[in-house]
Amino acid sequence: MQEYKAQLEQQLSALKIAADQHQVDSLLAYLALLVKWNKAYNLTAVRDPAEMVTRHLVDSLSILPWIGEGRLIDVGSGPGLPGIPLAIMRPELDVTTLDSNGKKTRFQNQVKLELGLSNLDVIHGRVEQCDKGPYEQIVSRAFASLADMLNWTGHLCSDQGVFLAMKGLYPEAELNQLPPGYALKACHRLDLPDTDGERHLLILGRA
Ligand SMILES: C[S@@+](CC[C@H](N)C(=O)[O-])C[C@H]1O[C@@H](n2cnc3c(N)ncnc32)[C@H](O)[C@@H]1O
Repeated sequence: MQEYKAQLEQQLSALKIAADQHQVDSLLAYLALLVKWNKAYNLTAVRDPAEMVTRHLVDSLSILPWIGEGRLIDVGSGPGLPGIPLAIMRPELDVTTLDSNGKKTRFQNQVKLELGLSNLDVIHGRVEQCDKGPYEQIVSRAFASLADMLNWTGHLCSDQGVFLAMKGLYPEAELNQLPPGYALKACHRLDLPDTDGERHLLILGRA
């Protein structure tokens, strides 16, 4: 995957994200496993490795500036997005990824093993039934409506914890249907290199 190294470094640098050599190598090793396993297990509809760099690795890391210190869980993580790239870039942070699809969590466990990600915990199960936590940061990408996300994950969130939802277009209608007791704290437009279409990060918490 060395042929994608320059693209990855360029796009991270455009986002002002500093990655050391070990982190770049780990991101490329994750990309190689994703490409390999995707052929047999259909983990993502994105098949082209160059597109995976932009739409999966760099997109996942575009929220890095808003990731804090407390325990983090990525719900509906699929093949580990954004949780695995975040765990690679923040080795001191406890990162949990959770998905109900067994072949996706098996893939994630293989990545954990091959990359030696000791800060990553992979859970196979439905988020509504998860009794781990509390977590200070609950992250999701392409997972559910904001209302469903809050209803399904509220029990996992510490009192001062935040929900970070990665969305495409600004989800005005979803924001009008938040469950009682929750409020939007901040919204950031994510400016990704080499992509069209809008990306937003919504940060929600208890009102
Ligand atoms: C569209 S995929 C997104 C995967 C990944 N976050 C990404 O951005 O590529 C949604 C994922 O959520 C998982 N999922 C859906 N409902 C779930 C639930 N209630 N509990 C846990 N995982 C769930 C699915 O198995 C699927 O892998």
